[in-house]
Amino acid sequence: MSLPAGQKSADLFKRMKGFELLGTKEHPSDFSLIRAEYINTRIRLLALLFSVLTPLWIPVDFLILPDGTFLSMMLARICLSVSLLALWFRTSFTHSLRRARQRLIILMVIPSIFHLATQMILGDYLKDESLASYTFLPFLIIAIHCVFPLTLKEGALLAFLTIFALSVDEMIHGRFLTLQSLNTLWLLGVIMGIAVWAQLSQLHMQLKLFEKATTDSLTGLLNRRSFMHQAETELNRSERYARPLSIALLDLDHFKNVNDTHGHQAGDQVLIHFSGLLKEELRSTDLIGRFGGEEFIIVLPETPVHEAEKVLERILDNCRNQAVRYDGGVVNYTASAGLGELVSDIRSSLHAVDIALYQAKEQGRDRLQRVPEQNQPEMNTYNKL
Ligand SMILES: Nc1nc2c(ncn2[C@@H]2O[C@H](COP(=O)(O)OP(=O)(O)OP(=O)(O)O)[C@@H](O)[C@H]2O)c(=O)[nH]1
Repeated sequence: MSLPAGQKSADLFKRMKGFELLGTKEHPSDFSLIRAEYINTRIRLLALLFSVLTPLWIPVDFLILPDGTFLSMMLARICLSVSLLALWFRTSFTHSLRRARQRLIILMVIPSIFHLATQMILGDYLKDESLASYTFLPFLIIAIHCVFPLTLKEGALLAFLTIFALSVDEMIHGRFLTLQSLNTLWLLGVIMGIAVWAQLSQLHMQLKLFEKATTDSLTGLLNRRSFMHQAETELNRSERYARPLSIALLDLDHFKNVNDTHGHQAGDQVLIHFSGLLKEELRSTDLIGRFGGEEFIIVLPETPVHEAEKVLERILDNCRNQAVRYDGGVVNYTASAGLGELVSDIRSSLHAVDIALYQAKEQGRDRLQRVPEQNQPEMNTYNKL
């Protein structure tokens, strides 16, 4: 389900082309965690709401149902209410999409069983028009599907399971696929279609918001906040498995001159070009972020500094040799970089590569400066080995 950490740049969103609505394969793993939590919150709310509303109908049952039937209905309502309350109680906060999906199925199955029970309890009484409302529950269950942001696959599977559960009663009584049951199925199907549409619209909206919140609109790279969050995750992973992790800060040289000479839009093209170079040269598992105006940051998991150095030299070399064509003109540019190891504290590692970058600029720009051993913040587990 989840993608490699570095593949969460906005580049990803450009590749999507609608497939993100089909299944979760194209979803950034961070997005899936947020969606799981969102779905879970709604399950909790609905479970609590219906566990309270269901027993409130008991006085109405008392007034309109014969004694024996009333008692069975009351028992069914109490069972439904208690089951939903248990679901609410057990549905604690989750970051697992799989768990959220399981809970969603349970949320649909519990009232479907209640519906089956009520149809059996009420039996022939249901022919009485005044009890028509007791047959409406399937429509309510399906309408509830609208509140979840689901992919087409998830929505279709949930729809199938729900309609199947709701049809068990018809099957038991041999009414399945009769004209009357087909009529009901058709209506349920139409409402389900609308529900799936609502689910997809919600998912689409959430993906767009996630994209806007996590990426830089010009270059499509991770924005600073999102980058820091993912770098933290990478750092934890590297510490846990004692793996090397490199970090580099890159800055375009005399970028103000580019803007002043060729115009701001040409400057934008240079930024886009440089982002393209980074994406080309780095692995899909690397993190790339735009840190500020013409400043970029990268984290290279599983890469010791001497390996990262080769990659960065290649990037700076490409920069030097590839001109950007804009509006009939040609813009040449170079970049400088500070490189070091990402160790236990991101801020101090960042500070160290920032100083190295400053030194690269001081020494004439268009070059790479490694963080000297003595300036490197406290070693991580990998280096202690
Ligand atoms: N076109 C464009 N320019 C930007 C953007 N963000 C920041 N800038 C410009 O980047 C320039 C950065 O200038 P400085 O901080 O002086 O740095 P510099 O000219 O690159 O000089 P050195 O870093 O010392 O080599 C400023 O002129 C900003 O206006 C952007 O999104 N698009």
